[in-house]
Amino acid sequence: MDRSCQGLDAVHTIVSRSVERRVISSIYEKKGSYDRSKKENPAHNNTIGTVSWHSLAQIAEACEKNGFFQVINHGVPVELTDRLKQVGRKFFDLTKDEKLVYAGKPVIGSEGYGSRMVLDDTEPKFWREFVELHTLPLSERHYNYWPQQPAEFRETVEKYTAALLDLAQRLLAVISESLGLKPSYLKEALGEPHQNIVFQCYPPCPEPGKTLGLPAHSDVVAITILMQEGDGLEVAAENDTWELVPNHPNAFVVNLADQIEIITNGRYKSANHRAIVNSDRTRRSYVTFYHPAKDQKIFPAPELVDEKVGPVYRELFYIEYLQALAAERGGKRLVQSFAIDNPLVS
Ligand SMILES: O=C(O)CCC(=O)C(=O)O
Ligand SMILES: [Fe+2]
Repeated sequence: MDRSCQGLDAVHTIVSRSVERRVISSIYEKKGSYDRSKKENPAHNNTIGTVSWHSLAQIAEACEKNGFFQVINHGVPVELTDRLKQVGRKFFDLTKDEKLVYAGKPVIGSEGYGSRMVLDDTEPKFWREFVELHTLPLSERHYNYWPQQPAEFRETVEKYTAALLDLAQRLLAVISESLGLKPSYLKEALGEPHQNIVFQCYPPCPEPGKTLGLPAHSDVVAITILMQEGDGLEVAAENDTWELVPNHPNAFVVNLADQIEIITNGRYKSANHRAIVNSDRTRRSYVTFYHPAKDQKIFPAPELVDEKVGPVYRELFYIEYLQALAAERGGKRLVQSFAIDNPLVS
């Protein structure tokens, strides 16, 4: 494979659905992993459009390495992504009092506006303002937290998150295929989609070395799609180092989260990542999370459980995971609390 297309530098080209439809490949019938030696095969059709074998191999490789990759030609119109950035910017530009009208409660799963700026020795470190909104299921849209300024905020967020739901499901289909599973596998395994969006705003910081925009974490959800304005997202790399995720205009950063790590029995990763800050400019990011339903049972796909090694994670209801998140983490990755004590896995 072309080395320049690996890891975080890769902008994997997933062409839009307008591309001419081609014959559906028989890959779905085949169990086991996606056969990388077939990367010269003709492109085939699936729900994200036409994805070449080569792109599927790239996606599999990125997902096995750290679960981060970027997509371009994703089919979400640039007018819509620009409008979302614009309403986000206009909201954060309001006065503190105007923003505090939408303030949420400081608990996990809360919604609304919040801000935390830590420059002293307090942990965890934060240097950010944010607005968090639940968008799916519809019954969890609490419009009292949705900014009414700017006036076009609500309509824009509704359109954007609908487009991102569609993109997330197309990505889930491609990721399923990259595992040799039927395209609907991950979507079905996650059940009724739950979605939220977080507008993150990291103002310039006088002492950027002393804090972080957002401390290191892996996302607890299934899949996260992030649009960033400016560099600042870093992903954990080897030897306790951090690798900057390059900011590509019009690309989405996709990162696999803990529930996909469990369903793939640890084959695809949910990597730790964090946001750093800088002293001279405001950075914003727009993060859309796709969760399973709270009562959804999550378990390793039988097709991906090695007969000899067995399952790496135990079965759980997503609500248990959220409850564990609310409790003490004890320094290890949360997903490890759901690992099976399996002597065959290092
Ligand atoms: O702002 C960023 O680049 C990171 C955001 C993030 O990781 C999150 O919201 O979970
Ligand atoms: Fe995150």
